[in-house]
Amino acid sequence: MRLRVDLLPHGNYPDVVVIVDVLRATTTAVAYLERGADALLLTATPEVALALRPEGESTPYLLGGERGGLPIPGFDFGNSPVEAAGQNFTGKTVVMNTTNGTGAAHTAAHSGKHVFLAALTNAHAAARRARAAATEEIAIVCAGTDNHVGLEDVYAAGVLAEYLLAMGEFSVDDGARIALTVRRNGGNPLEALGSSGHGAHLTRLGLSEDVRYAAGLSTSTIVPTLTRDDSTPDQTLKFTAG
Ligand SMILES: O=C(O)[C@H](CS(=O)(=O)O)OP(=O)(O)O
Ligand SMILES: [Mg+2]
Repeated sequence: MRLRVDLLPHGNYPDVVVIVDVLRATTTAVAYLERGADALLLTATPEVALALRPEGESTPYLLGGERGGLPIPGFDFGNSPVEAAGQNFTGKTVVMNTTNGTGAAHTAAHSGKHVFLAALTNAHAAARRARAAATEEIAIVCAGTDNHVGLEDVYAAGVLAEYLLAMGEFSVDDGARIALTVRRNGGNPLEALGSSGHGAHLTRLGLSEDVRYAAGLSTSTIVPTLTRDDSTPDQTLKFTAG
């Protein structure tokens, strides 16, 4: 079994793909499902999200997402796991569009057989699901920030790699070796996230509680899982709780 870590999304994934965007899309996705959402629809663009809810029409959709870290006009929520964790989404489908994480999921879905969303908050459960589904390769894919490597994602990839290596034999690539080194030398999760460029950016925006929330290690057993069915709207990916 191969274990690969892509420090940025590259595509060409033959088997299992685990998308990591700790700050904040995948952490927030886990929180929506944890708080009862039926499903998440990750859209290709904000416009696709807005079109799912034409003005004056009643739909089961709530919209969450950001640009520049701040809520998108016309959306109900930003991209905040703390905001998500304070709501009840029972009976709702949350439509998400974010700068990095939702695009990474679309890249993964082009080829991956099984696609999961992982954060620090669900790391152990995500590693277990990935191991159970994989037949040849697990690719942990860091979303990064605006096509630049993000320390927070590489650290979380190292946490996932540690869990996986404790579950069995893998041949690992240099991306996995880098992630493991970052994990082993990066301090505790809050120190690692707090020292990342994006963690500092969110703190400057007054969103340090999101950084603290995202540093919670394996606090959830929910694993957002790509669910391919005919009812999924065009240019969206449906994730349900696994
Ligand atoms: O909301 C976030 O944390 C980022 C957006 S930005 O880098 O602050 O513009 O989005 P994500 O897709 O969750 O990385
Ligand atoms: Mg991010």
